[in-house]
Amino acid sequence: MDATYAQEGHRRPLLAAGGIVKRFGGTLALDRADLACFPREIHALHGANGAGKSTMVKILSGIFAPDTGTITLRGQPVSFANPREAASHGIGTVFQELSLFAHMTVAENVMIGREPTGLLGRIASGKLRRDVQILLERLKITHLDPDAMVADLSLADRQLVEIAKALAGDPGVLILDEGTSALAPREVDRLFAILRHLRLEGRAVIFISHRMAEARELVDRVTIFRNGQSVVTAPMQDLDDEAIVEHMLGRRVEQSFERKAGVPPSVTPLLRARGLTVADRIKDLDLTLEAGEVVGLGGREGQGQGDLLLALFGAYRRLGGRIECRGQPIRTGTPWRGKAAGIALIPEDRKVQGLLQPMGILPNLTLATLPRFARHGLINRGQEDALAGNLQDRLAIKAASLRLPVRSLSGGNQQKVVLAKWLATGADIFLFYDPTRGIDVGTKQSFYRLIEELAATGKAVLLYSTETAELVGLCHRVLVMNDGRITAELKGDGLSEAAIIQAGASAGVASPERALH
Ligand SMILES: Nc1ncnc2c1ncn2[C@@H]1O[C@H](COP(=O)(O)OP(=O)(O)OP(=O)(O)O)[C@@H](O)[C@H]1O
Repeated sequence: MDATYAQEGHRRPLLAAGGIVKRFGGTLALDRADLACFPREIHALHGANGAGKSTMVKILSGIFAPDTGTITLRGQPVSFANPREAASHGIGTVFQELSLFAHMTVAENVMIGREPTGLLGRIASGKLRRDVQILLERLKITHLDPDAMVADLSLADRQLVEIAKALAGDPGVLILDEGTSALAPREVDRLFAILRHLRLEGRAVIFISHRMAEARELVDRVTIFRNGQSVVTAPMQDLDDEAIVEHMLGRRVEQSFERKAGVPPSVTPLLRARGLTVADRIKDLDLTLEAGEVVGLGGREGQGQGDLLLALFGAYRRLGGRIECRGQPIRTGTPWRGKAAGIALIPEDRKVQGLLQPMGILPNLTLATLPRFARHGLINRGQEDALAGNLQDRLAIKAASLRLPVRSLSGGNQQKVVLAKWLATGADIFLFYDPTRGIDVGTKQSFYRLIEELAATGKAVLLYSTETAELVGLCHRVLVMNDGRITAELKGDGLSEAAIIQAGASAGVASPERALH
């Protein structure tokens, strides 16, 4: 590795942005914001959804030019006309929106723009593959096949490919904008080991994550943005979580979960699945959801949790077993059947599956409920506006106007639109795939209360989360999945973060639900 970073002193920032202003139409995304990271430092950037973090990242990475303000690299003013220029100055970025080419291989994506060439300038594909293999081994991402197509990878694996791609450029500054949002604890640990190693080498890391606890153990200093301004920069140990949240939101937030009593089994549960089988992904699985119950899905990432949610929603044509809603068998086949049966799904890849990007925020919020306002082909705009306004308030969606395109929202606010859209459908059964990924702590609390409200009004929730604390806090019981099967059921005193992680690490008995019903 390059020794120049290790020789840098501590006094001069490696990369600094000063007085950055960036406006998008009527939105002031950054308002004289500052951010500086030093060599040998992991620097967290915190802020609520829409605070301006990604805008700063995009300015530091050459995607946007600031309206005013300066960027310096090792004390020298720089400006980047495009991401390639930023990369050539040693700035590697993992963006919040993944930017991989789905129909190219892992190796091709990792080395894009820096492919080794051989005779006549042709890409030396053997060397490219070997280089990526070596890089993945160095990063201990050994389960990824360099020849695998990105389209076939889970969201977490795609995130790992993005990280490998950023590191392939041997950056002096690595910026991770929500780079761990889809990763399960084991992968996060692996990534943190890599980041610590980069720090040891004298490099700098700028780290953005809405998982506050995760950042704490890793980070040296923290900068907090609020409404486009940098309100504080301090050593991490000087700020406890409460203080960070208060700086982020400008108010205190109660972070509490109530212990949940169990929901007794009934004769006709809201949802019952028996012998559910999807190719080699879901294996003869039984599951019951009672009215008023919040059931968690735990386990390592990629053990079939996402497939189970999709299967219950009716997204798979080839599905073995039976699903009953309120005692009635449902015919699976297309997603619309699941919806017709009163099932709402918040999917894994919300960008692709959850939003119509070119359209406005308002139609994205109301699309799933449109029949409610439409009569004889005409839409009652007043009712539609009222619902959208209500959803915006409930989930604190930060937007200058609901008429703006949904893609102009910050990442977290886009997530909230997907959540809001489905909450409004009046479904009875909610299937959530990592619903609070990318959502700030303030809104997470509102979302938790919404889940509790759903349960209190007799709905059922099946929730997969990569945050085990969330599973413990929100769920009546947690089913841990291993290799397409439920291998443990945790509830009451047996439900703890440690128990979930332990059960996820070791495959156990098959389908404990079968023994229970
Ligand atoms: N391309 C764009 N066009 C219009 N407005 C934008 C654009 N990009 C960002 N904004 C606005 O700028 C503000 C800051 O957004 P930004 O994405 O930087 O927030 P963030 O702190 O990264 O939020 P999150 O935690 O949700 O990712 C938001 O109000 C957002 O709607």
